[in-house]
Amino acid sequence: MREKRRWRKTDIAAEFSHPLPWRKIEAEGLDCDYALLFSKDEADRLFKQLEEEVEYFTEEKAQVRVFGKLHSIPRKQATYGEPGLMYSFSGVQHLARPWTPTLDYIRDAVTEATGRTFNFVLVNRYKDGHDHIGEHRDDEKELDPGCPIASVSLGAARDFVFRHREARGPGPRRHIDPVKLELAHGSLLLMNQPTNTHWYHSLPARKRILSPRVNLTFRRIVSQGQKEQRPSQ
Ligand SMILES: O=C(O)CCC(=O)C(=O)O
Ligand SMILES: [Fe+2]
Repeated sequence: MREKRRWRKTDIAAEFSHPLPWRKIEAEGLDCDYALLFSKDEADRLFKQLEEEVEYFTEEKAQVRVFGKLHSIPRKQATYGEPGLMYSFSGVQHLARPWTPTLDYIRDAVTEATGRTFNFVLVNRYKDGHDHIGEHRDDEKELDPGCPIASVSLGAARDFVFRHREARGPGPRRHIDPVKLELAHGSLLLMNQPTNTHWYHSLPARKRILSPRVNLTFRRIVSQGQKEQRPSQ
């Protein structure tokens, strides 16, 4: 008689992991991977659920500090993750709310596709093409430098632009072409090391876009305590 098959963890992982067709995006000091993570139907469902579940910061929290002065930001934001996690960006500290069921589901799908784990997500909601995010690097000291930032996009497709730090502003030191992508509904963009050291990124305004977009950047935060720990020998 044939031996009854026992499921092991590795079988389950193999059963559920669908290798994605990844597109590699490379330039000097830039290393990204791009794939469609969700089908149109699933992305539609997830977008709708997030619209119901995510609680965005209210006015006074939805501000950035530039040279000590507070400004309103041209989008809405929220942070979720493991209990007690704090993250400071743009000069403001944010406490993570506990994962919602949909954020949990998307985080697990990203982990399954990448083999990486994340303990925090920053949610950005762009109500239309007027909302945007200016050039910046995600290089906060709390981020685990060994873990990529995983960016999931839902809703309106938007342009995303990388610019090398030495090729920015008037009279740049070097001429390096920007790297431009369109982030589609249901897509996943992995920003691997050392991208965020050398390249700034932005989501420019696109006034003709009338519909909303929600972006989730999954991150791995190391606590200050963990960072300072020394090996025991
Ligand atoms: O909306 C996006 O695609 C980018 C968001 C972003 O760069 C960030 O949250 O740091
Ligand atoms: Fe960013």
